[in-house]
Amino acid sequence: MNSIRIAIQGGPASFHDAAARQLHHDHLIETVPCTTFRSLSTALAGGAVDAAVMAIENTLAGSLLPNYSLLQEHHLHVTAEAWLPIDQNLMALPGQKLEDIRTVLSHPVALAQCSNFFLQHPHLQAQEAHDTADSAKAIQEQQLKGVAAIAGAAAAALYNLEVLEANVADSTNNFTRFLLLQREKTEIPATADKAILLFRKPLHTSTLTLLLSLLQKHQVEVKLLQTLPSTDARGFLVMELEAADLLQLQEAIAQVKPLVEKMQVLGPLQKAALPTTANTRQHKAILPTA
Ligand SMILES: O=C(O)C(=O)C[C@]1(C(=O)O)C=C[C@@H](O)C=C1
Repeated sequence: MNSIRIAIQGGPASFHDAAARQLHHDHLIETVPCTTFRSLSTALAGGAVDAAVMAIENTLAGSLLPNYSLLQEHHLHVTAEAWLPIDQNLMALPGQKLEDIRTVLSHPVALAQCSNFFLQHPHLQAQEAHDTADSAKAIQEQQLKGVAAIAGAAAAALYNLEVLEANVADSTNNFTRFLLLQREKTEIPATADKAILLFRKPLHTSTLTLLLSLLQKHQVEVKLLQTLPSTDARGFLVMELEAADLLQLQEAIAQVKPLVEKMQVLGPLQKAALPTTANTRQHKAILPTA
């Protein structure tokens, strides 16, 4: 059986790697590392991979708004989503102590999840890197002393680093939502109950009020409404909608579509539930086979 090639942001043992394995648990997959969300999007749009997995929201760091713009720009389709527990650990070469460490490498979203840890340890200097796991890899490959990485336990195991401090995120309620992306539209699952809408900001706020009231009339919940980063003064809005079922969702979208310009509908897809239990355990990432 041929494996599915999935672009991820980061390398083996990154959280994207674990998310790709969770979203595609019934298939043989090969993850294709990318160093930025843009390169991940162009890899999928250009046909270099079969699918891609992209982080879109973290409970501690918030929405990754520029990623919605990448979906819009590259006309990508969202076919599934998953919430993953995120365990952040401080790791370094064996034998290193916390007081030996000066620099801490990690992905900016991971560093944002650990702001209290940096406040409590002012001698540590955070340094942004393109990935949590590749930060761990760099420490091992270059035998970096005085340098630690913040990454999942899977990265410590893969790169033989010692965890100096586990659970360094601001809360153990740390979860990231990942989207599964495809180049082409796929069949809508009968269980779909969620959609992501992107559309031009209406000229008049009354249009937005009308749109919201129509959604309420159809008992469709607005889970997110945000302005996307833009150089255009008017710009675009992103809206995430959830309904009881597909029919209710599609009827509501059909009603609001004529009210706005340039609407793109991502999905419909089945919403993933946010896990309710706190993330107190060590990360049980599915270790990459490569
Ligand atoms: O660096 C990684 O391991 C990633 O997969 C990136 C990423 C992100 O982009 O949000 C994924 C999940 C975590 O919330 C932190 C970082």
